[in-house]
Amino acid sequence: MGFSIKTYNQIAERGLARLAQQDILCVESLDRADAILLRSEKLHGVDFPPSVRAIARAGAGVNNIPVELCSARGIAVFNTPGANANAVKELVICSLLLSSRGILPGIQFAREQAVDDRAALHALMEKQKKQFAGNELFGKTLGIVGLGAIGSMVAEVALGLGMKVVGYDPALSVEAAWRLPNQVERMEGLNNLLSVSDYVTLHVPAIEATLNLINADNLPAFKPGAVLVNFAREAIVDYKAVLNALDSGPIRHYICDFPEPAFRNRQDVTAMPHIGASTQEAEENCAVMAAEQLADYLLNGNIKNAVNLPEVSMPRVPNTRRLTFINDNVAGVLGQVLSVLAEQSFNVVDMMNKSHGDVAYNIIDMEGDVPENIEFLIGQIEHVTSVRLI
Ligand SMILES: NC(=O)C1=CN([C@@H]2O[C@H](COP(=O)(O)OP(=O)(O)OC[C@H]3O[C@@H](n4cnc5c(N)ncnc54)[C@H](O)[C@@H]3O)[C@@H](O)[C@H]2O)C=CC1
Ligand SMILES: O=C(O)C(=O)COP(=O)(O)O
Repeated sequence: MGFSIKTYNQIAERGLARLAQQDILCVESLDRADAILLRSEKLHGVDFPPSVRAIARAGAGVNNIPVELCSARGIAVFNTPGANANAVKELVICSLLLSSRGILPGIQFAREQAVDDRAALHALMEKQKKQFAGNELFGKTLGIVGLGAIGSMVAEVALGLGMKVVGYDPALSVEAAWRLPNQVERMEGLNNLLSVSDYVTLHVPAIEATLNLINADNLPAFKPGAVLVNFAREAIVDYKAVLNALDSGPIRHYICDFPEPAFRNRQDVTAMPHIGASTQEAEENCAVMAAEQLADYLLNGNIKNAVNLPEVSMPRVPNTRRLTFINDNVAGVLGQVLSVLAEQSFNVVDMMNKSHGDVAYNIIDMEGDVPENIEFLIGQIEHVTSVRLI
């Protein structure tokens, strides 16, 4: 029987085509779907039927998915690291410019002048343009909080624009550190970064440690006249504290991708409708990557870019059946599974076992006629949370 996937949100056609090429169906109902492919749809509170074995987020942030619950239920959760980073980077640079020059109010002013006489209109523009003067980015300091896929790309462009770049990322991976331009100055604490930056841009995931990362306690540490840019998530910034800091200092502008009713008609807040990743290129990159990862997991049990499972890939051996299972990472589970297989006289030709935190994942390739009830037998073993015979 083929696999089926329930999709949410606008998933780029190129990604959906990858699924069709592998005979994986996109379906309307979640009831019997094997997997979910989505963007920002919130899945907290959704009752996943037992058929669901994997969820792929065509994008970076997985805070819309109950990852812990998925791990406990043996559901793999994938994302697409870096696939939309360039789109966000471009909009962040645009935001630095929007907050530095009278671009938006200047355009608005020019658009609104109902003067038909060309010479009079030109004279009016020359007379009024002083209202829309600003500052250059060159020579200013950009503080980047979170130096992952997006943060490192923003750093590179900002350096190219002649900015000084300082960064803060206590969880920086070795791989991300290698990607980072070496002119980025590492700050030891968040407040140190805030106190020296003319612009602060946030590129961290929404996790417990980053909720209200920018708040009433550290907003006074910002440089007077600084700009805060948030293309990460709304929950990372206490927006009420930001509005207070805009009213009484020290910051002068907040640019974000997450509008709030309280932002309406404020000239010192520029809020976009969560369009950081909304380019054709990013949407296609994310959809293709998510679809390929999902298909490889469903068809072969291989795992790439899962946020709750280890990276595992094993070539298929002809004339074998593949058993995969997820278990709590406690001693003895693999031994019990192998005993069950030995009792049934199955010859194991290849296997792999890897763990990721509290969860372990296993692939076992076997020769011979493996009956479907092996899934049931293995599923009975304590601490096994999910079994598939592929
Ligand atoms: N507005 C939009 O459309 C988009 C928003 N995003 C948001 O941006 C976030 C970052 O995206 P990527 O750069 O692709 O992710 P990434 O995983 O490559 O980088 C995140 C970085 O944040 C760091 N980090 C974690 N906790 C931290 C803390 N407490 N303080 C400082 N740094 C910390 C990590 O070590 C990592 O280097 C996503 O999680 C998502 O929420 C991502 C893409 C599009
Ligand atoms: O990738 C992310 O984390 C994003 O926020 C992009 O969201 P979207 O796919 O545009 O709904």
